[in-house]
Amino acid sequence: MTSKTDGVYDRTPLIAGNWKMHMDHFQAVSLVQKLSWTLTDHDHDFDNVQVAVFPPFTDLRSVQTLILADKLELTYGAQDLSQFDSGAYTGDISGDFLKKLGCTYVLVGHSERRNIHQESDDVVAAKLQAALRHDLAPILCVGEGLDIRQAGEHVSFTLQQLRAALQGIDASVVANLVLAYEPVWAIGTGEVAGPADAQEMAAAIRQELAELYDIDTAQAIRVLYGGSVKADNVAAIMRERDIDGVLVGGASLDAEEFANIVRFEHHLVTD
Ligand SMILES: O=C[C@H](O)COP(=O)(O)O
Repeated sequence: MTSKTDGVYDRTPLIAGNWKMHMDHFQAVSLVQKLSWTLTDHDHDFDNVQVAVFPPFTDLRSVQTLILADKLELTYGAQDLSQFDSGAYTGDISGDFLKKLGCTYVLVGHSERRNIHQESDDVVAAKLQAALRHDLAPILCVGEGLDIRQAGEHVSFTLQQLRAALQGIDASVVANLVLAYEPVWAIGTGEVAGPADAQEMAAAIRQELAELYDIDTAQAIRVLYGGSVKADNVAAIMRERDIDGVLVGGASLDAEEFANIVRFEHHLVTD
């Protein structure tokens, strides 16, 4: 969500927790309840910093029911979707089904999908189109591996992934997109790209969006960083001007830790 006042863009931060293949639907309910209680105890303002969780598909109905019943301000999304809307695609999940489960967001092109499931740039592009077709806000993940980083080709590689995914995406819908820069070498490893590295890539992404679309579109789109984010490093990352949030893996499975990441502004004041 972005507003513009007197030429200044105000992008609402988004803190997203990707649970990956952790938490069954019983554990999901307990984690969402605990997260919500913790944030409520701290008077968290969800309009100021948005919070989204990404449980496994099998948890989504339970999470939806809890959020609706208790009128929680958390949002949620899925970790993947099919590029197809329906048909003989065993094991796949349609964006239509996710929309009916109340998902706001869907991750597209996460490196674990690209690397473990061999999702090509063309498949990622088709999934992005499917998400937009079903009125889901895609969080498009891009980022380089260690060999590419060491060769100094991380910016060109990541921008190429971005261009490939955005082929055929019209300016009228692209503002619904969220981008996540996740250097693969920093995922689940404890290695965090430095805030300056995250900023370098976020600025390059915004510049590329300005060239593909226009300045207003580029400034409206939120860019997240992901890779070993924790409560003790989030504030430094969030200080960077082109970073609008974080996509958190492991640390989102602990309600206290994730709530502390959500409350990064508190660390900004007290650091
Ligand atoms: O989707 C989240 C990212 O893959 C980061 O995971 P991580 O925080 O466990 O490094």
